[in-house]
Amino acid sequence: MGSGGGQWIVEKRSSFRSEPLEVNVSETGCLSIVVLGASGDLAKKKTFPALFNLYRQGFLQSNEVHIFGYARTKISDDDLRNRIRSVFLVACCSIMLMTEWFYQIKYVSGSYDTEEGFRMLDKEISLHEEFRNSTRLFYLALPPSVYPVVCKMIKLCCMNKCGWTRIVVEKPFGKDLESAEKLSSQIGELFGEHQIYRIDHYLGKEMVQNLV
Ligand SMILES: NC(=O)C1=CN([C@@H]2O[C@H](COP(=O)(O)OP(=O)(O)OC[C@H]3O[C@@H](n4cnc5c(N)ncnc54)[C@H](OP(=O)(O)O)[C@@H]3O)[C@@H](O)[C@H]2O)C=CC1
Ligand SMILES: O=C1O[C@H](COP(=O)(O)O)[C@@H](O)[C@H](O)[C@H]1O
Repeated sequence: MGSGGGQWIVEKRSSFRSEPLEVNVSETGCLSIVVLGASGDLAKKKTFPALFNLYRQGFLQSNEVHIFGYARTKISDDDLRNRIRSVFLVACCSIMLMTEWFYQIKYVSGSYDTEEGFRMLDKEISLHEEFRNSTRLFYLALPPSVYPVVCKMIKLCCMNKCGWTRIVVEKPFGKDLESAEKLSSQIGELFGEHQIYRIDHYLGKEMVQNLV
């Protein structure tokens, strides 16, 4: 989007693949949310607490949603839960609700650039999926330098066989226009635009705080 003579012009980037939107996309059934880079700061301080808040408000039912963490650090499910527990305790959540939710989180350790870990992840996700009506959301809480290889591994090893697959990336989306365009085209070779969500949780923060 660019401005010209005071008017907004909407342009389609050359790197955006034009693909028909999925038809008959099921929004019911089982959703697997995978947080890649689960050992890191963004996952601990923002992503997991945001998912918990959705759970607390009834948007993520425990029988329909499964949450997975993935990163290279070799830790157990409980280690991951303990890492993020401190943030939750500060936020004064109900201990019972928190404990219940923590048990929904599973952790898989593996590298970002080889198939082995992603095959294990796929197997772990499949164990919790119903055969029909399952959907998969991959949230990349990772530096942008690894987005392309991670997207490649997801495409190779972790695509959903019977429902949609979506990719969420946080800012920074590259470091300038050129690197952002390059990232877009690398990810765009693997996924359609309708499968990619770019998030900047910080962009509107001050404005929203002023409103509430
Ligand atoms: N922290 C925040 O509040 C926010 C962060 N961001 C952005 O999100 C991204 C992640 O941030 P954050 O979680 O703070 O960063 P971290 O450094 O904590 O990275 C997250 C995880 O990614 C893996 N990792 C780190 N560096 C590399 C690397 N060079 N190559 C491969 N894997 C790596 C590590 O996991 P392991 O080694 O276990 O695989 C790490 O635990 C960054 O781009 C950051 O700028 C955006 C908004 C807010
Ligand atoms: O995106 C960002 O988020 C972190 C965390 O922000 P918070 O105010 O919501 O805790 C911030 O430290 C960083 O500067 C910003 O780029």
